[in-house]
Amino acid sequence: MFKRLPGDEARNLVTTTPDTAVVFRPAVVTTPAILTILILTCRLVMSLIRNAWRHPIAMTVLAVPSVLLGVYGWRVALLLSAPMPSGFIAWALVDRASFIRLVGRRLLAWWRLVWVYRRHWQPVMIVSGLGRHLRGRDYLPRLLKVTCTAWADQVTVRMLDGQAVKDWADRIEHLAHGFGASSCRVSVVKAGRLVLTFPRRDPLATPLPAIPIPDAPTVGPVEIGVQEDGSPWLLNVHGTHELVAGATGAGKGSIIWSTIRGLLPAVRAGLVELWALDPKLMELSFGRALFDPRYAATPEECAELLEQAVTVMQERADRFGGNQRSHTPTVQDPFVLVIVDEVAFLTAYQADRDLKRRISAALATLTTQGRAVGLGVLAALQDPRKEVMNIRNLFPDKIALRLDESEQVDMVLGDGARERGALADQISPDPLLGAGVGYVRLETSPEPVRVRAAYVSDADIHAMVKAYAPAGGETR
Ligand SMILES: Nc1ncnc2c1ncn2[C@@H]1O[C@H](COP(=O)(O)OP(=O)(O)OP(=O)(O)O)[C@@H](O)[C@H]1O
Repeated sequence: MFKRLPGDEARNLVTTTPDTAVVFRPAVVTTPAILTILILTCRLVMSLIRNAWRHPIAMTVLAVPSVLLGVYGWRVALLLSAPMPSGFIAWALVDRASFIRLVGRRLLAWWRLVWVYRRHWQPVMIVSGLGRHLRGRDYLPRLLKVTCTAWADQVTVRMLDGQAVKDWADRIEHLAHGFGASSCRVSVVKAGRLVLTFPRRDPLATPLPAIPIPDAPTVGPVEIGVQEDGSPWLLNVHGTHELVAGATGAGKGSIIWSTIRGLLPAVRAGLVELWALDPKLMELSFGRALFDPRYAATPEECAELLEQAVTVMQERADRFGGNQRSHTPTVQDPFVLVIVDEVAFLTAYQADRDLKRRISAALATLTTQGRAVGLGVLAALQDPRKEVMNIRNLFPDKIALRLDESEQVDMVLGDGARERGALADQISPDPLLGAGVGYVRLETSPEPVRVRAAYVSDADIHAMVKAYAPAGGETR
């Protein structure tokens, strides 16, 4: 496309006469007017055919009144066309949801296409470096279509030949600011084709109350909150391990407590056991009675409890070996969820070397061998650096809440997560707006999903303890 033509060699010529430029005058070929008119007419007809093919309903709505006006005059056109807008108004009043889905969002998408994306496409592409301006011509990625969901615009784009997804992922800030959005996420549809997601509003801006405790015992997936698209955020706990990373006040507690809440009926049914390690003596101690007698706070107690979990794991592995390859929770062999709040207290910040070694070894054993025999670990930590948490890669599922630094995002969610839009370092520190908001990367997709956990208040925990603690225990 950008091949150098022989005529370009003229650029390399220099004049030997001082102060005199070498000037070449291109030959001007005058196009006959009839040819220009023919070309323009062909283009008009082609665009009418293309629009009729792409938007048959919109074109019919426009064409019918025009034809009526031309053939029968304005009175008949008005009389016959009036039922249409009245029908739309009646539809909007009677069934607003279907009207918005089928008509409203399409109109909005068309408006956003024309007013926002097409209007700014050329400058944004050139300035961001995604398009090229070469010898008076623009080579731009193609804007294929815009669709609107309840909260975001999804813009389908065909990349220029030779571009990579990374070229776009590196420029999400240019794109977001260029099109007046707060952020931009890039996902691949197929070779050469991308979808850019630009939020119009933040559907996670208001805190969610605690999710009701399920009626029936379930070992998961547990409903923790909502995803950005409004669907429930379900977290797998059985058959995996989860690491929740977030700065202080990011809302790690809401994920821990929402998980516990969702598992309580299964705990009562004997299908799940919750083992709690609470070295900070803050978060889990509030509902301590729910875990009795498997609650540990001091580092010694924590090491012992973890080693007990390893013993259960090894006993099950011996029993299951050769008979079954996966675990189904039963009353005899319940699913054991080991919950660790601020795991770094037990590993990186632990002064006693022997305890540190015992705890690290037990955690590594559980996370490498526990899931097949029904033991899972849910660990929370503030600082995801490797020096602090050297076994973070042993957790298959990771959740990044608000983080202090942009480099920490990929440490938690894996390489390239931030480039693809997991801006966990830009989550608001205001608890009302940002606590419990985070990004998860599901095992099945490389695209980070933005989520918000429901807030389990002290009163909710108090009620949970009252209703579900073995001895109807009291909170501290
Ligand atoms: N999901 C949520 N929705 C709204 N607000 C929340 C949510 N989770 C927590 N908060 C608010 O943010 C505050 C801090 O939350 P939390 O203690 O869970 O954070 P944390 O990440 O555990 O912090 P730390 O590591 O310091 O213990 C809470 O007191 C609460 O007011």
